[in-house]
Amino acid sequence: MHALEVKDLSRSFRKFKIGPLNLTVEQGSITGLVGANGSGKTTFFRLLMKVLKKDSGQGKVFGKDWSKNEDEWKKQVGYAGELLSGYHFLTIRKLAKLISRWYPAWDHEQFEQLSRRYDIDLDEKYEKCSKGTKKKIDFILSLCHHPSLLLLDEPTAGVDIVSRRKMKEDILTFMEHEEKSVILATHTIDEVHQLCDEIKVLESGKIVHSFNKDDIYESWARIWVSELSDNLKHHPNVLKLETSPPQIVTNHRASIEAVLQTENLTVYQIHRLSLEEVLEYLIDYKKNAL
Ligand SMILES: Nc1ncnc2c1ncn2[C@@H]1O[C@H](COP(=O)(O)OP(=O)(O)OP(=O)(O)O)[C@@H](O)[C@H]1O
Repeated sequence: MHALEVKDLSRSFRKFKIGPLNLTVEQGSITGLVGANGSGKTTFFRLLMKVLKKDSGQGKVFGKDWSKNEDEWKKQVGYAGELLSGYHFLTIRKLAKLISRWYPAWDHEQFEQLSRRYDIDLDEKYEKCSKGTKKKIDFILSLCHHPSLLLLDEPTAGVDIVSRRKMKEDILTFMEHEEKSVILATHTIDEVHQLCDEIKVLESGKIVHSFNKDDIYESWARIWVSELSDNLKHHPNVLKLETSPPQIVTNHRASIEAVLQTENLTVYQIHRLSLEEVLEYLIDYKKNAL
């Protein structure tokens, strides 16, 4: 059973369309959602949580039909986003009390413990807290009903270095139970590097790339060659060509090496691309495309 299955999820606004999105999230995995500002990451979470209405699409959360059983599957999901926008005048303590009524599994002890760990003043009103503190509170509140799927929308944006480290630790602790899953929208490369198993790249509301992080190191490379043959120039796995000196960027090293061998072309150098280079390349794909 998947943690999440989404089929043809879409929503159009006047100037932006998200979807149709199709994706599955395996239990026991962390999926990183990356993409330029405005590519649709937050909108995706809002559609999933039904903060926004979809135009079309279906899905399942832990096998349960997403359009039905809402009360049931929402108990299995923790969303660190903006669900409580109408209640920001409350203190953190009252906010937690309110949320705890919705979740039978609410863990008050964990809430107290995490609040101490992140140095949260429970008697402060949410709306009075700093940007980073709000992020920490959202994170804590998303965890305390013991969800199985955690949706984290840039959880560390504006968060101090120490709390950022603690959040990463807490995400990994959350993942210690095999059936848990996370979708993490982030602009931070070391979070993708340290936390994510799968990566999905969003561009203009569409998932344009989807891959396993470890595959990147095997498949992506910059190769310096003696000549740019026609076969190389038109190969679907050659994503970029440079002429001086002749070199290519590929997302499938093995198939390019086969072409090079068949055509008897000399390889001068091969460099694996780092995760950062690959993501930068994918996120900026249109601009880089020849
Ligand atoms: N309710 C809405 N009405 C009109 N447009 C909307 C609405 N909600 C989202 N959008 C549009 O959807 C697009 C994607 O925004 P979204 O916040 O999902 O991007 P993002 O990838 O999360 O960006 P960032 O990385 O900056 O957080 C934007 O162009 C935004 O204007």
